[in-house]
Amino acid sequence: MLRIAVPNKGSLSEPAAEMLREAGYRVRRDPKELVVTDPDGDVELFYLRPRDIAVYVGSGTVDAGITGRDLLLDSGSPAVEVMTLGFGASTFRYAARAGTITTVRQLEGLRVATSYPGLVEKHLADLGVSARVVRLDGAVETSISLGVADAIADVVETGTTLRQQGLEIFGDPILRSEAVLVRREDSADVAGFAVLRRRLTGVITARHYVMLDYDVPADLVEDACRLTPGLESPTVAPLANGTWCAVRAMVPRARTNAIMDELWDLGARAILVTDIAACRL
Ligand SMILES: Nc1ncnc2c1ncn2[C@@H]1O[C@H](COP(=O)(O)OP(=O)(O)OP(=O)(O)O)[C@@H](O)[C@H]1O
Ligand SMILES: O=P(O)(O)OC[C@H]1O[C@H](OP(=O)(O)OP(=O)(O)O)[C@H](O)[C@@H]1O
Ligand SMILES: [Mg+2]
Repeated sequence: MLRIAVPNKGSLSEPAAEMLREAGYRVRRDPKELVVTDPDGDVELFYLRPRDIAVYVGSGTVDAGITGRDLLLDSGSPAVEVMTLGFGASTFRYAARAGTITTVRQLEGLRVATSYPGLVEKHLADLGVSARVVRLDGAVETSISLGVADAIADVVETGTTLRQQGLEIFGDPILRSEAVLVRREDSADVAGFAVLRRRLTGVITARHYVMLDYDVPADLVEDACRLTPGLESPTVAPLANGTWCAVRAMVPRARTNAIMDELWDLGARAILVTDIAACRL
């Protein structure tokens, strides 16, 4: 049975559970459940703190995990990213009181508060800046006004928390993060891992694409197929009337309406869009 570590709390936990559910796995119903066995899916889910997941995966006690890239790199654990999962996006950035510090170089000799000391120490060392990293568990933005740090390095999503504290970002982003599937660096092929990966890829594809069906006069099929090339090649079938064809192709969800307008202008009719519930490509 494949052992998978999943976030039990925080920003990643709901979307991770939703993704596993869509991938057909049995997920927990009660937030107090810490281990869930899914005999049909042949997996065991371990609900762990997102920060700890890379550690468990790296130690080999679980076979795979869902965590944030920032948490993975901060842990320094021998686990590697296998695929991105399309949620939990954030940037990791330096910030300070508006107008005080404007470059990373200026951190020399100063104090930087963060919940990600591994990431920050490495970043500063790579730039040859020697600053004192103050490790805090959370609410890092308050550390400057409380006098324990001169700058912070933290997750920024909308920037609201920074603004509320009168802080401003400076320097380039340290990292762009999102939720990732991880496994141990040197792990041999574990039974079931390829299935997990295929299922998650199926969920991502089903979310990103819709199925488009339409009818088009036979002499316009080539032009229509240029608008909807599908992932490999669209399915084209003759209609019973002999002069029109039915075309079926996957199109990116975000472009659905633009493509429908273009098809309509070309002369296509009966244009239908359907959600893809699941897929293996
Ligand atoms: N707005 C956000 N705040 C915090 N983390 C976020 C946010 N958006 C995405 N993430 C990602 O979630 C992961 C952090 O997980 P963590 O469990 O610490 O989340 P959290 O929302 O901060 O939870 P907690 O309630 O424990 O503070 C990181 O990979 C981080 O990049
Ligand atoms: O840019 P924003 O959209 O404001 O989001 C980023 C904030 O959210 C997180 O804090 P969280 O709520 O997890 O609290 P914590 O600091 O206690 O972890 C993160 O640490 C930032 O403080
Ligand atoms: Mg947090």
